[in-house]
Amino acid sequence: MTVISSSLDDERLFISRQAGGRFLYKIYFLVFLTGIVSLLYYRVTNIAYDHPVLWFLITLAEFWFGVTWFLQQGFRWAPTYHVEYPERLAESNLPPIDVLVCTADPDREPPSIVANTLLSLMSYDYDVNKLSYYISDDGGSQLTFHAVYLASVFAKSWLPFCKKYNVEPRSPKVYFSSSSTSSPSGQNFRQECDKIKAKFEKMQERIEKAGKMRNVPVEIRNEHKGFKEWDTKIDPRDHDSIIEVLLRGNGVDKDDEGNPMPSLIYVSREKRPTSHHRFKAGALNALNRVSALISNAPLVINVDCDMYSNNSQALRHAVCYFLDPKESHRIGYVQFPQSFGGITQSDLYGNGVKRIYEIEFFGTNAHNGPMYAGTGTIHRRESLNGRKYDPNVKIKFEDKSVRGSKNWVELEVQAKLVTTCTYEEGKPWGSEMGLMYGSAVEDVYTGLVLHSRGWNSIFCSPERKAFLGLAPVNTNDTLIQHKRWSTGLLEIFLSDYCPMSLANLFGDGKLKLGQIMCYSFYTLWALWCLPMLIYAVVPPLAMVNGISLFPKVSNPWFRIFIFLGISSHAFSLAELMLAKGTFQMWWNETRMWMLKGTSSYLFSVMVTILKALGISESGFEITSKVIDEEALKRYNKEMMEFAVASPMFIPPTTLSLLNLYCLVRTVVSLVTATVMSNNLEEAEPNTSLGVSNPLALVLQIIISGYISIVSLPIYKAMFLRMDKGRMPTSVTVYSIGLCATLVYLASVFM
Ligand SMILES: O=c1ccn([C@@H]2O[C@H](COP(=O)(O)OP(=O)(O)O[C@H]3O[C@H](CO)[C@@H](O)[C@H](O)[C@H]3O)[C@@H](O)[C@H]2O)c(=O)[nH]1
Ligand SMILES: [Mn+2]
Repeated sequence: MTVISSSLDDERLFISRQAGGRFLYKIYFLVFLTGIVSLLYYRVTNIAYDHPVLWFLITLAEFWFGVTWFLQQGFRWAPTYHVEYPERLAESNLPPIDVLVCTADPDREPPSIVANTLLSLMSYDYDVNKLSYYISDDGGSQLTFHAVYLASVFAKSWLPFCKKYNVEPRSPKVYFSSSSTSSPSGQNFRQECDKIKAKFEKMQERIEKAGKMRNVPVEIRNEHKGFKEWDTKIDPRDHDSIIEVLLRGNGVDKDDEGNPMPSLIYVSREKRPTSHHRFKAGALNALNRVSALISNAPLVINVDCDMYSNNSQALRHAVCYFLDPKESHRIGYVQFPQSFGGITQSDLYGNGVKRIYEIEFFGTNAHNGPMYAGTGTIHRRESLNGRKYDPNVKIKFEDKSVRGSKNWVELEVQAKLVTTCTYEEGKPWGSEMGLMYGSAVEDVYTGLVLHSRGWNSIFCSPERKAFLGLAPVNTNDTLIQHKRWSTGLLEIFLSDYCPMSLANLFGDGKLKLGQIMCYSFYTLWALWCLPMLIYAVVPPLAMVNGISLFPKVSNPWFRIFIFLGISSHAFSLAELMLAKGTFQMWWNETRMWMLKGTSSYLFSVMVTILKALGISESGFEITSKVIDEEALKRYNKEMMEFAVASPMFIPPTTLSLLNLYCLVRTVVSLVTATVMSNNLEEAEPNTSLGVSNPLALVLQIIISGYISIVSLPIYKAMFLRMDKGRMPTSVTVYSIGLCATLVYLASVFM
C-alpha cells in the first residue's frame, strides 16, 4: 500500500491510502475487456440468419453483460481506504450532532427494537450537551411511544452505567444477551450490572406486554401527558401531528447520578389520506425541521430503528472528517457501512451485503465518495439543506446550534406547525432541500444530488462496526426489498439527475467518470433482468429444438466463452475471499443474484413501465423485522424459506424447471441417438433434436447445467421438503404450467 496524502503533520485528522495490486488488476481489466470485445465481434460477424431473433436476443444479453461488467470496474479501479485519528480531537471542539431515528410500523418494527436502538444511540461516548435525539414514528403508535417513553426512563440508569464501565455494545438487549462480553470484573460491577439488568428486563417485559394487549396500562399512561394523544384511537394514515418532549436537554433533565441528559423528542408528523407522505424521505425532512427548531446542530446523523450503535466511538470517527484542517470543507456527508447481525454463517440470502460495504464502497472513495446508504450517515446540515459546494470559498465549519434554556411547551407548539401535511407546499423540500422525493431509494437519490452539487462524501469504516442492523431473513422479504431498491434506483436513473446525463458525461456536471460508472451500475441494477432472462430462456429452448446458438467445441471462439465465464466467476470469488468471505458465501450470493435477477429486477422493470404509463405508483414496503421460532430454526440451518405463495417466486421457479427439463431431454436424446447409431454402426449420430453434431450444443448444456445446479434448493423446496418453509403447491403448479407453455410455444415457433 502506498500512502498518498500523509505529507501533513500531526494536525490531520485522517489519511487515505490506495489498495495495492493495481498493476495486476489493470492487466486483468485489459484482458477481460479484450475478451468481451472479441465476443461481441464474433456475434456481429456470425449472424445466425436462420434464427435472427434468437441471435439478436443472445447478442443483446451478452452486450448488456459486457456493459455492466464495464460499469462495475468503477468500483475496482482504485479502492481507497481512510484511517481517522479520533484521539487527536479536542473535546471542546466536538460539534453538536442531532440524531434522527425513523420507525414506521409497530408490527413490522417491534417497539422493543426501537427502544434498544435509541438506548444504544443515546449512550454514545460524546458530550451529552451536544447531542439531541428525535424519533419519527410514521406508525403514530401508542405502543411505540410507550417504548420510547420507557427507554427515556431507563436511559437515566443506562447512560451513567455505560460511561462508568465503558460497556460495549451499548444496546442493552445485545449487551445483556451476549455471553462473551468482555465486561470488567469486580464486586461493584457485578452488583450494579445485576441491578441494571433487572431494570432492563422489567422494561422489556412492559413493552412486550403492552404489545400483546395492544394497549398501555393506566398507571403508565398517567406518568406522561403524551399518552393523552391516544385517548381517542389514532388512525396511522389520518391524524394530527404529535410532538412530545420526553427528555429536556441543556441540563434540565438529569440522570440517576445527577448528570445532564440529552434531549429526546417524539415526533409523529401529520398524516392525511389526501396528501402524499413521501415515506421515509418525508419523515426525515419533518425531523430535519423539528430538530432545526429545537437544537439546530450543524451535523445530523440519521439511523433506521433496526440498526443499533455497536461502537460508542463512531461519532468521533466521523467528526474527524468534518474537522480535518485540509479536506473538511469539501465533505458533505460521512457514510458508515451497513452491517448486519444474525446473518447465517454462509450468508444464505446474501443480505450481509459484504460485496457492497466491504468491497465496492471502498472503490467509491476514489471518486468523490460513496453513495448515501440511508442509515448510519452524518450530514452537514447545510449541504443537506441545499447549499452548493464552492471550491473557491473555503467555508469554515459553522455551528449555528441553539443553546441555552428553552421554552419546551412553546417548542412543542412550533414543532407541530412544521410537521403538518401542508407545511411543505410551495417550499423546496424534497427537490432543493432535505431528502429528495420521487424514489423509493431516497438515500442514493439524495446522495447523488449532493454529489451533483459538488460535495464529496466519505466512507468511514472503523474496525469495530459502527452499526449492526436487521436484514431480511427469508426469500420473499429479500426479493421484495430488492424490488424496492431496484425500482427506486431505476427511478433515479430516469430522473433529472441521471448519472449518465449529457451534462455529467460531456458538460459541467460535477460527477467524475468513475463516479458516473458506479452510480450507473447501481441505478441500472434492474436491467440485469434482461440478460438473465434471455440466458435462462433462450439457450435451453433452442437446445431442445436442436438449435445451436454458440460456437462448437472445436471452434476457437468456444474458448472465449469459456474464458469469460470462468474468469468472471473466479474474479468475483477471489474478491469476496479477500474480503474474508467463503466459497459457500459466494455461491449463495450467486444464487441470490440469479433469483433477484429473474424476480425482483423483472418486477421492478414492470412496475417502472406501469408507472410511466400512469397505471401504478411505486411504494415503500417496509421490511418485517420479526420471525417466528420455527422459521428461525430453518434459517439457522440455512434452509431457504419460501412458505408464502408469492408471485415473486414464479419466474425463478419456472426458469429452474425449464432448464432442468431441457437439459434432461437434450442429454437423454443425445445419449440414445449415440447408442442407437453405434448399434447401427452409423458414422454420424442423428438425434431426434435434428442436430447432427452434439458438440454444437455443449455451451447450452453447460448453461442449463449451471442454472440447474444453482437451482437445487428450489427443486428441493418444490418436490422434496415437507416442512412449512417449502414451496407452496400453488407456485409449483403455476410454474409447471408456465414451463410447459414455454416449451410448447418454442416447439411451434422455433
Ligand atoms: O413510510 C416510511 C417507510 C419507512 N420508514 C423507515 O425507513 C427505514 C428503512 O425501512 P426498512 O423497511 O428497514 O427498509 P430497508 O430495506 O432495510 O432499508 C434500506 O433501504 C432504504 C431505501 O429503500 C433506506 O432508506 C434504508 O436506510 C436502507 O437501510 C425504517 O427505519 C423505517 O421505519 C419510514 O420512516 N417511513
Ligand atoms: Mn432496514
